[in-house]
Amino acid sequence: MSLRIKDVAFDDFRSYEHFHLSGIGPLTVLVGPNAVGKTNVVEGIQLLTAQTSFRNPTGVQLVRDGADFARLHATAADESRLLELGLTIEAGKRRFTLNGKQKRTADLKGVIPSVTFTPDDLNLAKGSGTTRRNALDAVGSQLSRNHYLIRRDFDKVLRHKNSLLKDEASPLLLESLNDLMVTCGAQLVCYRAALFSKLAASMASYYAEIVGNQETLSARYAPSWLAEDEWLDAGETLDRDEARERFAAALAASMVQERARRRALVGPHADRIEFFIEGRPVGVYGSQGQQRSAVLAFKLAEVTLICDLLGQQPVLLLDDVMSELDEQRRRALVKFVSGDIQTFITTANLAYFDEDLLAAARVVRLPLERKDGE
Ligand SMILES: Nc1ncnc2c1ncn2[C@@H]1O[C@H](COP(=O)(O)OP(=O)(O)OP(=O)(O)O)[C@@H](O)[C@H]1O
Repeated sequence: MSLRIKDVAFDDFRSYEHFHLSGIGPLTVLVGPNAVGKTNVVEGIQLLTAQTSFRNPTGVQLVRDGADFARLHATAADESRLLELGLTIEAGKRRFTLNGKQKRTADLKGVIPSVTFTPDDLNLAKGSGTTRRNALDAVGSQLSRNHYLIRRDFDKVLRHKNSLLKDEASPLLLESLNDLMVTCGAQLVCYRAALFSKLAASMASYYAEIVGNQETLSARYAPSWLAEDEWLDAGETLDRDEARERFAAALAASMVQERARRRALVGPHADRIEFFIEGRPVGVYGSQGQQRSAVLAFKLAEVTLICDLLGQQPVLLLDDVMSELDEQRRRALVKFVSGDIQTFITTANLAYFDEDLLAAARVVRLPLERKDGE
């Protein structure tokens, strides 16, 4: 059985001086008016589980105005284990603990993963490639600490290279940085390709289910060294030596152009990820409904992949998404939520939920009255 969150508590986090919810079950619906702090709860749980927040806040933003530090805490348990997750945010720094012992972010990856779905995620379909690359790496980071570490290292090397290009550094210096870029970049691309092949297959099958097999979705990935119209084949993974060779060759070939444009053009930061419906890119050609279905399929695939690869179910955090989905997509999501995945849903309006779902849920009204939490 997977670890499940039993209890969460925040002190001086965002709008909360104190927040405590105990006796948490499989499905919790947090309902309340705008700006009451629903998203703050989702964000707190995401920080404790995925060690990141979809809002990309600074440490200062996370600490309640006027307070010196914020403390977040969750208890999770299964039949045999009891885990205490902690996070202190002070002077812009985040310090995580597990069972009272300080831990590095990388060491917590995958302990209790989570999948967050917010209205901003609609950008996965219609936004730039950066959004999709980041989403893929976020999944990979929860599945593997190596994926997390290599992405972090690559970002550092990329920042360094861009600053050298800006300062018109010598070709010799750039070449030595390119070697570093190849070492971590090729590994990152290999991780991505392996992960993507699984995610894409699952996403396609969820998409078919959501739209009643009316049309097909294919998700495609291309490392930056491939030409504009080239993609990896479905299910194709990459051999690390070949990736290194091709990446190094592409870097050498683009050196003149990179120096002229004074920024790094080739590398995992320029990989392409695209979703196609009936062969046409959903971001450009898809209707709003098709884009929403594609994003929903991505999220459901993400949950399934985490279950399959980690053997631990993620916590599902749905922030105000019911109002964004029409009846058909809501039904697909509710069907999924009604399974075994521990889920938190926020909403300003319970009318978006059908009675069966509400009957199975614990409905928590915000602001909390003392009896809700204690
Ligand atoms: N560091 C902070 N200190 C104090 N208050 C904060 C801090 N950060 C955010 N807030 C407050 O939290 C509130 C927003 O909370 P949240 O985003 O959780 O609302 P919500 O219930 O999800 O609202 P909506 O339904 O409109 O999305 C705002 O009033 C905001 O000013």
